[in-house]
Parts: sequence; C-alpha cells; structure tokens
Amino acid sequence: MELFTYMEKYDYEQLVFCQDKQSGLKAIIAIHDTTLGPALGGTRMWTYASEEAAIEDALRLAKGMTYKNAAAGLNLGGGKTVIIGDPRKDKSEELFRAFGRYIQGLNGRYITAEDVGTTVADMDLIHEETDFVTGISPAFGSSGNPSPVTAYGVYRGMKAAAKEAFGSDSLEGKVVAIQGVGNVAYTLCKYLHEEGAQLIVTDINKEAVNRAVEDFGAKAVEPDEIYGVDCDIYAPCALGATVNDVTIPQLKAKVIAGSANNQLKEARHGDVIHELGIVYAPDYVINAGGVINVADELYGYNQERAMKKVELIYDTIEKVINIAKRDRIPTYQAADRLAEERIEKMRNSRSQFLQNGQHILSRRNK
Ligand SMILES: NC(=O)c1ccc[n+]([C@@H]2O[C@H](COP(=O)([O-])OP(=O)(O)OC[C@H]3O[C@@H](n4cnc5c(N)ncnc54)[C@H](O)[C@@H]3O)[C@@H](O)[C@H]2O)c1
Ligand SMILES: CC(C)C[C@H](N)C(=O)O
Repeated sequence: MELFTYMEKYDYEQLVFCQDKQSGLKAIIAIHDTTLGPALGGTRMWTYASEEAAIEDALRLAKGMTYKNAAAGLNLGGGKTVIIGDPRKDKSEELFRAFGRYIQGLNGRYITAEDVGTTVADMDLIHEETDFVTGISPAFGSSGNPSPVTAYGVYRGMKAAAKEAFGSDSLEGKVVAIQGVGNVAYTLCKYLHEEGAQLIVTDINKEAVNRAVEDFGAKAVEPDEIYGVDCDIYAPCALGATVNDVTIPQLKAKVIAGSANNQLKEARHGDVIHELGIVYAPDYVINAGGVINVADELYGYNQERAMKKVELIYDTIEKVINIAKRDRIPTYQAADRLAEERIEKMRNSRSQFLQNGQHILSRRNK
C-alpha cells in the first residue's frame, strides 16, 4: 500500500507506529479527522495475518469512528488503535503502560477506550500513564464496560427501524434473529425479552448460546442457519461483512439492526437491501451507544445523562430514514450524508476547541 497516497485519498491526518522491544508492544494509532474535536476510538488487540492487514484495519476503523462520532452528535473526531498480538496470550502490564505513554505523547489528539480484544482492566493500566483514556473502572468515577450501553442503543435504534418497517415501534411478538450472543447481544436479548420479542440465537460459543436459551427462552440454531430463519428482524452482533451476496438471498427479515461494525460487505450490498425494501439501521449509527457513554467521561461521567443521550439513537435512526426518503437514497448513504454535513458545518468552528488555550479535556475532573 502506498501509505501517503491512501491517506491523502481518504484525508487521514496522522498514522503513528509504536514499538517497544521490552514489552513487545507493536501498535498503530490512526487519526482520521479531528475537525469536530480530539479523535476518540477504541484499541483493538488482534493477531493480524500481516503488518499491512493491521495498518489497513486501523485506517478503516479510524475513519469509521469519524462518521460514528459525527452522526452521534459528539464533538469528537475519529481515530482507532490496533495492537498486534493475541489478547489471550500477549497482554501484560508493561505492554499497556508502554502504549499509555505513546497516547500521552499525542497530548490529547487521540483518546482511547475498549474495542475487540481489550477490557476495562486494560484501560485501567493505560490510565496509569495517561488521562487520555476512557472506559476505565467505575472506581475512578468512570463509565466502565461500554457493551451494555451499546446494547441499549441498539435496542432503541431497532425500535425506530421497526416503526418504519411495521408501522409500530413495539417489538412485542416480533421474531428477532441474533447472530453472536456476546457482551453486547446478551444485554440486547434482555431488553428484547422484557418487551416480549421472540428470540432466535446463534453463536460459535455453545456456552453463550445456552445462556441465552436458559435466561431468555431463546431458540438456538447453528451459525450457518441464522440467515434463513423465519424472522422479522436480523440482528448481526458478531462479525462484520455478514450482509453479502451469499446471505442476502436467504434473508426473510424486513429489518437489519445489530451491533456489529461494518455489516455491509461492500457498499453495493446496502443498495441491494434497499431495493428489496429491507430497512437497514446503519451500523455506526445504531452501535454508537458505547462511544456516547465513554465520551461522557470527558465532562465528568454522569450515567443518567449518558443514557439519555444514548436513548436518542432512536431519533437519529429516524432522521437517517427521513433523509433516505427525502433524497431517495439507501440508509447507509443517508447516514454518511448526516455525518459529512455535520463535519462540514462545524469545520469553521474548529478553532473554538482551543479558544483561550482551553482544550475540551480541561473540563474533565471538574
Ligand atoms: N462492545 C461494544 O461496546 C461495541 C460497540 C460498538 C460495536 N461493537 C461491535 O459489536 C459486535 C459485538 O461486540 P461484543 O463486544 O459483544 O463482542 P463479543 O466478542 O463479546 O461477542 C461476539 C460474539 O460473536 C460470536 N461469534 C464470532 N463469530 C461468530 C460466527 N461466525 N457466528 C456466530 N457467532 C459468532 C463470538 O463467539 C461472541 O460470543 C462486534 O462486531 C463489535 O465490533 C461493540
Ligand atoms: C470507544 C469505544 C467504546 C468504541 C467501540 N469500540 C466502537 O466500535 O464503537
């Protein structure tokens, strides 16, 4: 990959390579856009097939955070880190503290949090070296694990999408097919069960499936059966790219609404489901609950205030659907339009983030 050509094409600001021999740290911090404020995005720890694959992932995820944060109405830009390593074997205090020092070196241009492969305990170690980390333990007055809050946002967004598809936002009696019942989807199942939805679940982890069956009376199916089940709503909550040429012809759902990042394998799959009349709740809009929650730490964390903001994902999904109808475009394009318009409108107020030398983060700890 010609890095500068790529960065110029998609307008990335900065790419930081971090190497620490003693701890084994190899990390890439990608900062896509700080027009709206400092770049906030999680740290993913993963065993990548190659260094190029890790760089590509960091770049792609960072740009996704620019759009997620903008569409969520946050005054934050987009960035992301990937740490190359196996989260089951390669974690250590030295590694996360070394990483924390690199973040500190960016002096607030980038703020991190959890992502796939990292936990609250890891964020606490990073916090030993820097204040530019969120999703740390409630013991520090912070917000902790973002997953349950992400689930609440997905639940709210699913209701808004259901309203468009079925004429009512009630999920009572609706059949929801959930792919992956991990951290986010377990709590999502709880909300759906409480509202009287019927659940069909799958996971490659049998324990996770059994828990959903026992706790919420869910019906279990094999992983490759989930796409073709009779259901009203398909909720991808495991991997990306599950809306593709192979799965779309199997889908019976009228709504796609789940937590996974990058659900459409390619943009054109968003066009195909639009043509089929499926209401798609764009992934980065519906799964913004976690980032909205951790971002509230920057103002001194208040759970009630954060949950109120997350509740508004319902309204944002409605707004996206209305833009899609108004402009006769698929919802994934409408979401991009919403995010890009906000960034453009705010571009001129950029200097205000450093007005009188005051950074947005100076509000923290007050
Ligand atoms: N945790 C958050 O706050 C958050 C925020 C935004 C987006 N997301 C996205 O939501 C998704 C779920 O996140 P999570 O934190 O719940 O992760 P998780 O790892 O706890 O859960 C994912 C589950 O999917 C299962 N899975 C993996 N491959 C599968 C397959 N082929 N078929 C069926 N199940 C499979 C795993 O066994 C696991 O139980 C991820 O894509 C993540 O990027 C999470
Ligand atoms: C900042 C994090 C809580 C963000 C989360 N990992 C996401 O993809 O939205």
